[in-house]
Amino acid sequence: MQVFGYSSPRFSPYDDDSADHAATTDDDEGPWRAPRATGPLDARLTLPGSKSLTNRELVLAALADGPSLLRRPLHSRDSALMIAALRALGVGVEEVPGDGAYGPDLRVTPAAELTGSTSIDVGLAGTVMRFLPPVAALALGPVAFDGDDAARRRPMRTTIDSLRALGVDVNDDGRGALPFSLWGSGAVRGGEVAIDASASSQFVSGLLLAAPRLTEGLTLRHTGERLPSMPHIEMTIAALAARGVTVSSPDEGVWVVEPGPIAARDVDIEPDLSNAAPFLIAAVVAGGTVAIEGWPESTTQVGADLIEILPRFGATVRRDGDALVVDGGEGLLGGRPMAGIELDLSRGGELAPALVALAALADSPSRITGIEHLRGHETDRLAALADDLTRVGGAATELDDGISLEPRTLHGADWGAFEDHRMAHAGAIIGLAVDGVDIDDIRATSKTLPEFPELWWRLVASTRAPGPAPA
Ligand SMILES: O=C(O)C1=C[C@@H](OP(=O)(O)O)[C@@H](O)[C@H](O)C1
Ligand SMILES: C=C(OP(=O)(O)O)C(=O)O
Repeated sequence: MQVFGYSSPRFSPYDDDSADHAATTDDDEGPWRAPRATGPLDARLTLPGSKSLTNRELVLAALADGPSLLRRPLHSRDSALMIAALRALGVGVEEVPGDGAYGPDLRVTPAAELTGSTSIDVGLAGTVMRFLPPVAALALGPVAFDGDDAARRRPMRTTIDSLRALGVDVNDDGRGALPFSLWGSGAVRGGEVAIDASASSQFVSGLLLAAPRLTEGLTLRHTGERLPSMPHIEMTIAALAARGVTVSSPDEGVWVVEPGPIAARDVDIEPDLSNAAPFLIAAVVAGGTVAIEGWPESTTQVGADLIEILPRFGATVRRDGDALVVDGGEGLLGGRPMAGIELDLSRGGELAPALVALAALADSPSRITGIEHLRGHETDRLAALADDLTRVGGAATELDDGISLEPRTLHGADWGAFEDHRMAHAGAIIGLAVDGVDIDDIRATSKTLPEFPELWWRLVASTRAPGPAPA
């Protein structure tokens, strides 16, 4: 193995009050020093709800034939943006007490008629910018869409063109990006539409979620060369099925939805398994175990792919009751060799930043491919990863469809979050193994996991002394 090994801690997580630290982090605009792991971990964590499930269920509940309750939903920037947007369209979203550790449940009451004459801030949320335009097209009146500067760089042409093809009046400046507006007439004809969803599966999901409410339903055909993030499309289809809507797929890349009601339904939101990635990866780096509670027996979340991926980095994965446990043994820092990996992540691009960070700590080269569409995520993730890893002394090269890594001895440096929650997670992973990694904007994690700094400190504070695990 190349570098690291446990060194004397710069701080003791036990001496430090991690809750206070989280509070200071929140108040502090400055860089966030990623805590170094000081021994094998022994962490057991409960994580907040899935972004992808929460924002799908919010949309489906808003379009349903009666009120729905979302139990243990995510409360983060992306879900707050979705809630604000639905409220702007006349949907009732009310917080009600629940048993979740991370905030109230949500009762969603559909509007008798969706109301337009409003504007929607999508922030930087792909789920809001791609799922809501088809919903807004069902409203009466104009709806303007805009978001963060970084959101204006994300691909939107497929949403704009597909709505036009379905008979919706859309005004944009021709760049295929935010901002744009549409003029809802209270109904959308629907019918057949061909789209290129190579840049994002969310173009497919957005149309499918609203499809049962289109007058003629929808036959959607993907014509592009590749289709990333298939599990997210399957998640959309499963969420519709649970509400009584059948999506048939007569051919690969073709989906058919008949017009009809979307059933009201109370739904439990699973913990976010993609946000589990950095925590589980921490066990591979630091050694010891990390358990994530409430890990579903079966799920449509692509984070479940970690069960197959992490053993390829030498970890063992097991269930313990309702928890998933990743055991990193003595860990990379305890001296366990860790080889690099060849990995096609086209199914789960959102896992890429954390897995690239892990691969950057390996003692042989890696190639992570199938992720060209990551250039249109919160930031150009391939460029951002190459940039940050180079700054900490790594050797990372952008490929057309991914990134290649050579083993190097890493050192501390500033780590850019690029407004991207998962880039911040990646920096925290490197910081477990390397002194002095300063993440410039840890608040980027509030997009999907505002509790990240606090949970990460709890994770690192779970360190037990090196050596065999206690029986
Ligand atoms: O539908 C969803 O909830 C998502 C789909 C994926 O988008 P892309 O297909 O654009 O990668 C994923 O990366 C994103 O984090 C969430
Ligand atoms: C790509 C992501 O987000 P979004 O939903 O904004 O596309 C992500 O969370 O990795």
